Amino acid sequence: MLEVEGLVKRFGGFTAVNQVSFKVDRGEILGLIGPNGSGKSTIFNMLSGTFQPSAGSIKFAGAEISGLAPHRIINRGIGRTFQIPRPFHRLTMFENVALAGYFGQGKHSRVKAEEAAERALGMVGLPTDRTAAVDGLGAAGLKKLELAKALATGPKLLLADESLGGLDETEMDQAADMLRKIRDELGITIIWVEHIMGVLMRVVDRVMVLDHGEKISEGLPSEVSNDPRVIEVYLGTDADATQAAAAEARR
Ligand SMILES: Nc1ncnc2c1ncn2[C@@H]1O[C@H](COP(=O)(O)OP(=O)(O)OP(=O)(O)O)[C@@H](O)[C@H]1O
Repeated sequence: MLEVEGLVKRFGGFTAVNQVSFKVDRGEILGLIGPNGSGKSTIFNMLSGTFQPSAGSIKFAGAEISGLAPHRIINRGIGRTFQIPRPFHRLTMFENVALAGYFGQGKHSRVKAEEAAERALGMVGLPTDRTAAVDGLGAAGLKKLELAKALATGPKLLLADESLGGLDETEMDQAADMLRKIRDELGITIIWVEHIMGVLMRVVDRVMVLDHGEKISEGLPSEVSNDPRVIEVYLGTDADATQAAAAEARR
């Protein structure tokens, strides 16, 4: 579904992403992990059209999309969430999601956008009535709203920049289960950036690890969490708990 080849992003003389290649199969959940500043968001920004790659190719459903504008990429079926939700507070929840559907689906049909909003809000477990306000939503609710906005754009591939920090353990588990449900019930392929390894390893099919803009490891959760280089640059003292989560997921 997605084929990335030799992706590079330079900011002036600094190379944030260096010759990264990877593939994502239809229906897969790929975890994208690595230390702060390793290039995860920069890759998301290139996949979603926010940044133009300095070099490399991004093929989605067989077509080159590298360098296309963000709205064209959304219309082709790549949706994304942002780490920090920024909804329009003067609009209701329903209006926020319908607006995303209206522009994201590219058909500009109010009826279709409203239908998409209702489905997306229902999917993430938020009220589907048209009057519920955004204010009053806690951290977990705002993340659900962010997800509903992305779903309303009708993605085939979802780039989930989740950052579950700030949620309690039950909320984290629910958010992770939600991604799996989105894949299982809607058939949406997912790339998930997340720092909380115990939750991520339980849900993803495969993991790719970045360090200083380069891919240093890729494989099953059980393989990656036992990779000495990944333990050295990223997992550190979390290695044991991460390996346990990966082993549990395997069972
Ligand atoms: N617009 C920009 N201009 C200059 N440098 C940038 C820009 N965006 C990102 N960078 C740099 O590129 C590197 C990769 O950043 P990026 O945000 O992709 O890392 P990340 O892995 O997503 O980190 P985090 O886990 O903290 O979100 C960092 O050194 C960052 O400072």
